[in-house]
Amino acid sequence: RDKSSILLPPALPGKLPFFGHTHKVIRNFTNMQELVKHAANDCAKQGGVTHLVFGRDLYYLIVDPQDAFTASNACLRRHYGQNFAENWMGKGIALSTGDVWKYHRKLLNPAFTLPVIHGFLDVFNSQSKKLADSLEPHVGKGSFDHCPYLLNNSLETFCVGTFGIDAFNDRESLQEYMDAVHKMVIIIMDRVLKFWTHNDFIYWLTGLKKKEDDVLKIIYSLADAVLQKKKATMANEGSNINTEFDITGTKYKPFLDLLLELSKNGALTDKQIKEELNTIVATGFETVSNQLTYTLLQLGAYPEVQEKLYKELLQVLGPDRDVGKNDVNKLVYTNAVIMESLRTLPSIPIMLRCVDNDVRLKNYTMRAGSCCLIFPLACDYDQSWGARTDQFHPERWLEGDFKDDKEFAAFGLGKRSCIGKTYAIVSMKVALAHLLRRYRVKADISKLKMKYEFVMRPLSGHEISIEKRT
Ligand code: HEM
Repeated sequence: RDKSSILLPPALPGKLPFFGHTHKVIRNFTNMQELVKHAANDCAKQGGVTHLVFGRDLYYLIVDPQDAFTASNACLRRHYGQNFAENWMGKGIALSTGDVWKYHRKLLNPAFTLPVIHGFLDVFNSQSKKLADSLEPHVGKGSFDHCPYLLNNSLETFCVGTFGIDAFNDRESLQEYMDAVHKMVIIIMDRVLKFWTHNDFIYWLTGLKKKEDDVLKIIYSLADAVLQKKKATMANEGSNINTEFDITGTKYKPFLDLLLELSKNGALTDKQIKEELNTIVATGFETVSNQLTYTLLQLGAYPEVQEKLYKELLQVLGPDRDVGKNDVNKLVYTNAVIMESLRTLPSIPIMLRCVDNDVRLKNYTMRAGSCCLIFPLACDYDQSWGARTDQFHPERWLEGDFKDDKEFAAFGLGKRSCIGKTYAIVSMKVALAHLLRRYRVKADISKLKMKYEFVMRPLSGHEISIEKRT
């Protein structure tokens, strides 16, 4: 069938003959969050599905919640732009596709369940206290940028949680790994934005490929060293993995051990294990830390919400007790605050997928060979979220009758949604529990500017000030 005979949804405003929307996207490369916001709003105004043409590619933009769900489940392959991270994450679950993805996802799911994540609670508690300590010099000193503190702490938590105590003990390699991860993120984003480097030969010519290779060597050598050491220990102690470690009286099983257990019968090769470990760090650390940056900012801007949260923390945990596994579900308002932050400022504002076969939506059919952009932000601004959807109002999560997980899109929708959702929510609860009992936060959210680089990064206006709670 002639693809062009399939009816297109309305075009996003600004389409030019021949150029499509390319000029619009290029003009906004450095201000992508505005483009994301406007595109989502225009799409909502035009009935929930629109189209955009960038270069030679046709994109469907989707904010309608039902169509977003259909598209998420029907289009499982990620957009080629995300493949620039492939040298880092390899064919780990975030980037693989087809049967490889299905097999790995099924294998890894058990490592992300609530009982397993409970095993990380002591790591979360000790890391959150460390984070609170690191902010202490800013008490009463006016506003400051809390993002780098959160980013570094989150990356460290991920390294410890992923690779284990050995990596944590070797501070130098850990720091080297963390620096390499930061550099890798910059290199990938640089390549995404400089479209002329998308061509492999030009990428190599510009010297960027060499830079990437050097950084990757560091990233993989740490993963390799830890894996080989763990395998040697296993060989000495028999095939059983008995690896619960103690840091500050802490018992936990790093993802490395969980993966080795899950692939006891050789289900994963060493290379695949390293790719999955790097995937966990790459996909997790910045999404969590940026989300926490926004949550603190929102709490600072909405003091009445902060006081309610503080009361719940005191009631459930008292003034300084750690969060235990029986507390996690009792922190109901804390949970509502996190969900509301994800609804209003999701750290992943777009899901980008390839349309491999024609996909029937409610009113249109997406053509095979095109791409689609699914917006969680606009889906969650849908009026069925109740009144004042543009306001930060955690109570909406407690007032019953709100949407279920199936339509809440901040962690993605359907089969390929976020595997780390439970990790993210529990770790953020613990961080808030320690930070908010120690400090009162103040902030002005009205000047917040962010940039879109697959994750939404705070650019300016996100500073907070802190005072010690007595
Ligand atoms: C607030 C924190 C987080 C947010 C907002 C978030 C959001 C998302 C979203 C929206 C997707 C789906 C993307 C798509 O459909 O194209 C996703 C996928 C994924 N996330 Fe998260 N995430 C968070 C934390 C984490 C954490 C902590 C981990 C790891 C421990 C993680 C690991 C992953 C992985 C591996 C995928 C790919 C899953 C697959 O393709 O099967 N995420 N995340």
